[in-house]
Amino acid sequence: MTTTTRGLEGVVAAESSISSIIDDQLTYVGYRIDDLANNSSFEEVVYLLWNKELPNQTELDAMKADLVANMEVPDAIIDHLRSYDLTTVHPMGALRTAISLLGLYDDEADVMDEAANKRKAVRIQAKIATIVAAFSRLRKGLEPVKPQKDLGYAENFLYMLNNEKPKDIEKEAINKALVLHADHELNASTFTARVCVATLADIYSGITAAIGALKGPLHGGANEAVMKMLTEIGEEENAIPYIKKKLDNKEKIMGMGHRVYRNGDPRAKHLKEMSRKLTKLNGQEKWYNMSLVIEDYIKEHKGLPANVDFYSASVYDALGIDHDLFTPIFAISRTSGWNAHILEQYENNRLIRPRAEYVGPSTQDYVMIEDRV
Ligand SMILES: CC(=O)SCCNC(=O)CCNC(=O)[C@H](O)C(C)(C)COP(=O)(O)OP(=O)(O)OC[C@H]1O[C@@H](n2cnc3c(N)ncnc32)[C@H](O)[C@@H]1OP(=O)(O)O
Ligand SMILES: O=C([O-])CC(=O)C(=O)O
Repeated sequence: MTTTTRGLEGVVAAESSISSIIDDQLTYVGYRIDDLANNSSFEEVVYLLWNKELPNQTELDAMKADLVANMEVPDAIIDHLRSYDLTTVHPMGALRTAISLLGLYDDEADVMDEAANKRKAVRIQAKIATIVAAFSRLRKGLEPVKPQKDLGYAENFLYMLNNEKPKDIEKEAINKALVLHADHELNASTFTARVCVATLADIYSGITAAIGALKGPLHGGANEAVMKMLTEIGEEENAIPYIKKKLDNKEKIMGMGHRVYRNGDPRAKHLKEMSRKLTKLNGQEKWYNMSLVIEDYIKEHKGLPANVDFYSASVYDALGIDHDLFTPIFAISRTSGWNAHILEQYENNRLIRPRAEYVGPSTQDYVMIEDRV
C-alpha cells in the first residue's frame, strides 16, 4: 500500500478541461478569471463551462431564454418549504432537501443520456435561484415572487428576493459574485459531486451531495462565518485583539487561507473592490475597513491570504442579504460548475474508489458475547 496523503493534498484525482489553477492563476476553459469577472454575464459563464467555448450572441440569448423559461418551480416545492419551521431551519439544509425533492418532480430524473442530462442541468440551474429566494421570502411571511422573463439570471435572483428590480451597481455586484464562484477545479463540493455521479447516480443526487459538502465552514460555509466574525468584532478597534485571541486559542480565521493558493486567491481582489464601493454607498464602510485590518494582520502573522469567502461577506451584507443566505448564493453559482463536472464525469466515467490505509487492530479471534468481559 502506498503512503496516505491527509486530505488528499496535492493528489491529482481527475482530468478536467473546465477550470484550472496554475501558479495561483484561475481560468475557466482557459479564459482568465479577471477577464470573465470584468466582462461576462453569469449566463455566458454557464454556457462556457457546459460547452467549453464562449457563446456567440445567438447562443447566449438562447441560454438566457432557456434559463429564465425554466425558473419557476413546482408548487409542491414551495409547499414543502412552507412546511418547515422556518425560524430555525438553515437555508443550506432547506436547499439540500429542496434540490433532492425537485428530482422527484422531474420526469427525466433517471434518464441518463447526454441530452437529458443537459436539460436537467438547465432546469436545476434555473430553479435553484428561485428556491433560495422563495425560502427567504416565506420565512419573512411574504409570498414568493415569480421570475420576470425580461431580466437576466443575476438580476432575477435579486428581484425574486426583494420584489424590486436591483440598482445597476447591485446587479453588477451579484453578477460578478456569481461569475467568480462558478467553478474551481476539484474543490471539496465538486469532488463530492463527481464521486457521487461516478456510481452512475443521477444528476440530482450529485448536486444534492455537493450542496451538503459546500455547507461546511471550511468550504462554502465560510462566507457566513466571516460575517458572524465581523459582527462579533463590532468595531474596527476591536479587530486585532479579537483576532490575536483566536490565533492564541489555535482557532481558524474564517475567509483566510486556501489549500491550493499560496500567494492569494485571484477572485478576492474583485470582491474586495466591490466591498469597498458598496459599503461606501450604504454607509457601512466599517465592515470593509475592519476586513482590511484583519487581512493585513493575518498576512503578516500567519502568511495567509484572504480567500473568495472573505470579502464576499461584506459585499452580500451591503446588498442587504441575510447572512445565512450567503452560502446558498455560493451554491446558486457553483451549481454551474457542479453541473459541468457531472457532465464531464459521465462523458468518460470510471468509479471513484480510493483505498484507506488500515491502522486498526490486527486480525483478532471473535469472542462470543457471553465470554466478553
Ligand atoms: C471557497 C472555499 O472553500 S475557500 C476556503 C474557505 N474556508 C475558510 O475560509 C476557513 C478557514 N481556512 C481554513 O480552514 C484553511 O485555510 C483551509 C481549510 C481553507 C485550507 O487549509 P489546509 O490546506 O487544509 O490547511 P490546514 O487546515 O491543514 O492548515 C495548515 C496550517 O495553517 C493554519 N491555518 C490555515 N488556515 C488558517 C486560518 N484561516 N486561520 C488560522 N490558521 C490557519 C492551520 O492552523 C495550520 O497550522 P499548523 O500547521 O500550525 O497546525
Ligand atoms: O478550491 C477550493 O478548495 C475551495 C475554493 O476556493 C472554491 O471551491 O471556490
